[in-house]
Amino acid sequence: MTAALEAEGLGMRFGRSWALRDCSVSLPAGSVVALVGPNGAGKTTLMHLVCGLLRPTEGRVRVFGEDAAGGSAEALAKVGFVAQEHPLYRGLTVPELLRMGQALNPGFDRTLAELRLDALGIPMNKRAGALSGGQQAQVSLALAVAKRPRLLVLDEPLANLDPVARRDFSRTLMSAVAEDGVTVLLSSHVIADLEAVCDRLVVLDRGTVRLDGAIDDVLAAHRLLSGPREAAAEVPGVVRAVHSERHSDLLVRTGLEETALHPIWQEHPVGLEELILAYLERPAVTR
Ligand SMILES: Nc1ncnc2c1ncn2[C@@H]1O[C@H](COP(=O)(O)OP(=O)(O)OP(=O)(O)O)[C@@H](O)[C@H]1O
Repeated sequence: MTAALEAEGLGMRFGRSWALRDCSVSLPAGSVVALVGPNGAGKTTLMHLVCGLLRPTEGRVRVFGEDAAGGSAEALAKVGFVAQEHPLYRGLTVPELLRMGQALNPGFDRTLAELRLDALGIPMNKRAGALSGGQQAQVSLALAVAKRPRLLVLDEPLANLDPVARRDFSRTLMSAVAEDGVTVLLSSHVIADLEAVCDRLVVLDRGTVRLDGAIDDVLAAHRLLSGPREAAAEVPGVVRAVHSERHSDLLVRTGLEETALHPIWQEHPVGLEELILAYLERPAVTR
């Protein structure tokens, strides 16, 4: 089956620095993918490459089989993008924005957008610049979804939204996923928000992919081990180690059969936030 998004050896260099290097990921159609990483990790760069806003320095990226480089019409038609800070033409009212969306995108479903925005109580007569941050985010999402894209790329759409607006935005997103079967690539720094809606994870750090997979599989493949420090060096697959004088807490990448080799270690399942932080932290920590 064609992947929704396929990057092969993808790299982007600005001047002498690589914002993204050797990035290879394949995202199945229908997945909702969390793109996570610290500031400057390369998330926006990857998203801009996917949307054709940047041309890669090396490698390639395809959206449902179409080369996204340089924003080919075929690839662009398949992608909906909500940029960071969800920019809108501030002087236009919501109906004017919808008319513009319809004029620019063949197949734009204006009725769908109107119904969604009406259900959310968005004031249609106001100019976009006079709407609250949460309302602007909803309008941006409605415009992107009404294009009926096969891949929706959302760059930190929940930033600066209050908890109710975040929940409403996530609900609108999930109904688009359920009704339209759209594939979503979503970045955020708030893991709890991502955990509620995503089934797949890509962790980027300093321009490289640290972790990529279905969230359930990734969690099942990791364990927290707690035990004596003198035995810590023998444990394979350690992602993060926290040592005190006699004791070590280890986060390990391992199968169940391997952890059974270490009966002296107490095993606990790992949560998503802890797992991601472990991959983003530098190696062993001593307290
Ligand atoms: N147009 C550009 N010119 C030069 N350097 C850039 C440009 N865009 C991004 N970079 C650099 O590329 C790196 C990755 O930036 P990017 O915006 O992709 O990170 P990010 O993961 O989205 O960060 P954040 O979480 O802060 O939004 C950073 O070092 C950034 O300074």
